[in-house]
Amino acid sequence: MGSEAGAVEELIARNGGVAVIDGGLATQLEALGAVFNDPLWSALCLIRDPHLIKQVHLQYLEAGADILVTSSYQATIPGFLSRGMSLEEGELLLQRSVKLALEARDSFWKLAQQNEESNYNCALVAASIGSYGAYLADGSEYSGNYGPSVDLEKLKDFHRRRLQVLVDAGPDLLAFETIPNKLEAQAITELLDEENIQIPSWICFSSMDGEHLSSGEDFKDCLDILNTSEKVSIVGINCASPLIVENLIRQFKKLTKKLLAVYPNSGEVWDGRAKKWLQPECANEKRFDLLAKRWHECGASLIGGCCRTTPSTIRSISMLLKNKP
Ligand SMILES: C[S+](C)CC[C@H](N)C(=O)O
Ligand SMILES: N[C@@H](CCS)C(=O)O
Ligand SMILES: [Zn+2]
Repeated sequence: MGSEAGAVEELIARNGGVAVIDGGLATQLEALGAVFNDPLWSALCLIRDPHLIKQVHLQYLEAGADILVTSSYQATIPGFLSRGMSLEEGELLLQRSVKLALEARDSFWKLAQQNEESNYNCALVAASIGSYGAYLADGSEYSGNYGPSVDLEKLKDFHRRRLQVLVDAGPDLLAFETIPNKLEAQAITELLDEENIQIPSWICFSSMDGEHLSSGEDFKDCLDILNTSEKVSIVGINCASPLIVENLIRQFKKLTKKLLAVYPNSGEVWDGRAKKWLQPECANEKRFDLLAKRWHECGASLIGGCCRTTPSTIRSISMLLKNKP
């Protein structure tokens, strides 16, 4: 049996053709005072400040997000083990990432239902699964350069246990994020089958040039693989510049019939060595929401923001695309 995107499709239909994804999680955690100049990046918060994660989820819900992405992007078992944690402790942290989002969703929805004038939807929770490059913490989720020792089996082994733990924690869907190369897309696609995953997944890619994956490979070859999988319901782009997204949507529309998700960053560029964002190109919130409208018109049905976007970005997208708060 395939992993049908029923709940996602219902949400999109109810909203007149769009679902709003939340914005940068790490970005907003930093805005609330978290500091993570660290190989675990935002996953540090799962250990140190889980209450902040819940607070950020609530802020995005209040801003109008229909889909929350969990705090597990750079939370990996090898990453936690390298900090001296046990396997059990690492798995508990992964479970915690889903639990925090589910709790925020449930409490927000309970209140929203009590307010007759509220226009909110019951949000879905997507468990974030960052690329192998995110775990490497060297910026390679924007290059796809994993080196010669990384093959298909190594990538499957890397993703397997986290995938199992996150699925068991009960999210509504899985969000593979910032995938930079075809090999990793293939590893994920095969793994979803091997593990017989029964919830829908999205696989979103990074791109630097608006034509190719970050690795320089063609999207056609990559989407040919994803199109064979019933487990992959949604494909798209995340954490790329908003200026290149429209072109990518047009390309994807020719290459796949799957639902399209786009949630670009602000246009700033990540310096993996210095661990900071450089050169704002398009930090204008108004511009981002107008671009989002174009993305919707071009065929994207799940739209949100990634790094350096904030609840205010999501509020403006939500208002413009859904014509309600
Ligand atoms: C989405 S990037 C900004 C996350 C951080 C990166 N994987 C690093 O650790 O450098
Ligand atoms: N879900 C992650 C994506 C980083 S590219 C975040 O928003 O922090
Ligand atoms: Zn990002």
